[in-house]
Amino acid sequence: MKKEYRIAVLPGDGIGPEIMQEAVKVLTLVGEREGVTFTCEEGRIGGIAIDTDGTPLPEETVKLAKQADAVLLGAVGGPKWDQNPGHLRPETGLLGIRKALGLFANIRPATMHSSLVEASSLKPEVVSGVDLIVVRELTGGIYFGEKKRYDGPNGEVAEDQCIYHEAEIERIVRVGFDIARKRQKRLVSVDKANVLESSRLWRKVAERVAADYPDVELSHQLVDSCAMQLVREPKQFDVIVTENMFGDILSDQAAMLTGSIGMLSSASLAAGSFGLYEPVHGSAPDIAGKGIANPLATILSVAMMLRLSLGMDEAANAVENAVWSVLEAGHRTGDIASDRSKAIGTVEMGQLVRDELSKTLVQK
Ligand SMILES: NC(=O)c1ccc[n+]([C@@H]2O[C@H](COP(=O)([O-])OP(=O)(O)OC[C@H]3O[C@@H](n4cnc5c(N)ncnc54)[C@H](O)[C@@H]3O)[C@@H](O)[C@H]2O)c1
Ligand SMILES: CC(C)[C@H](C(=O)O)[C@@H](O)C(=O)O
Ligand SMILES: [Mg+2]
Repeated sequence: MKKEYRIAVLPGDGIGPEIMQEAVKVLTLVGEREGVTFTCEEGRIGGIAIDTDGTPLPEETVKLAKQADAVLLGAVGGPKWDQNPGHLRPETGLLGIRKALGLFANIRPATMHSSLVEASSLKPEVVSGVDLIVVRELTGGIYFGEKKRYDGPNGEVAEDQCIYHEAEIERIVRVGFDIARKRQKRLVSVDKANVLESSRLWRKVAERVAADYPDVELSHQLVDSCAMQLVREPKQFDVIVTENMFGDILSDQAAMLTGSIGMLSSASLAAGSFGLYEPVHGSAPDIAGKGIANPLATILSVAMMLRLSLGMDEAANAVENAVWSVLEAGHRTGDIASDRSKAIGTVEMGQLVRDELSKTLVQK
């Protein structure tokens, strides 16, 4: 294990800086206890970068990220930039950094923790025990196809092209199989093969790759049916692998099964161990600046970073266990509280996690 790591920290917009502050404090504590130096260097992305640098993804930020061992990102976006043209939207910065860093594999776990069963909008018997992972293709498909706007005979026309190459499908499907192999060995590949040509290719490639994983059971679901099954019987799922836009939608849906989108972390991985770690949720403009955002998704993203990019499994487990202990003790931010009058704020939640972590992570 190295003793020094460079972490690019990109807080972004809205609640981004608030939640990132708590996540970095957790990382600093881990460093102190483990005898590891994390050099956190801040960069701009999203709306803040549009305002300061005139672009949602300054070159400098890409350079910073490329030189780092891993990247932590808060969230981007907000109403201030919603009317901007495409190239000047905060979200374009996020898509740009995913592409620039080759982050093709987006891993979004949705685990129902027993103490949060009551925070879900679904019945306890439906959601208790849910433990699934959405593996989303992140650098292809309709997100990155050619976009056009022009005048046609019946008014304006808009086009978004959806292209998938066999190799792009194969590498993400393999990630899905590899993850499933270490879990319940059940992989559901989600597509819309009854309508889309790109989905028919997707299904064909998934079938071919399956031959290399005889120990993993592969099944296919159409995306509309999968959306329905996720609400009807979420426990049937172990690992879901799917293309970019379906994965975007299904991962928000999976997030809500577990109570709040404020709880879900994610990893976006390139080939090798490099990755960008961010909460699944967005910049939550409705609660930004109020100090009430749930920092746990970002703190859990730090745990994913420690495990997947830095090989610090023990520290990752300690951070996750600290989060579960705080929840078991009954502490809640507003988004997961059944009694909102007792909800605590972002900074208090971060402090409680660090207090808990201090008890378990021994000084090395
Ligand atoms: N990865 C990202 O940076 C990312 C992801 C999704 C959306 N966005 C952007 O964020 C902006 C807002 O999008 P949206 O409203 O659709 O989604 P959102 O995830 O920001 O918010 C949806 C709802 O969940 C709540 N919420 C989200 N995170 C929370 C947290 N940590 N604690 C408590 N409550 C939380 C919000 O208050 C809101 O009511 C848009 O500009 C969108 O493009 C960015
Ligand atoms: C903000 C947006 C571009 C982004 C996406 O669609 O990928 C977000 O929704 C996500 O899930 O990370
Ligand atoms: Mg999304």
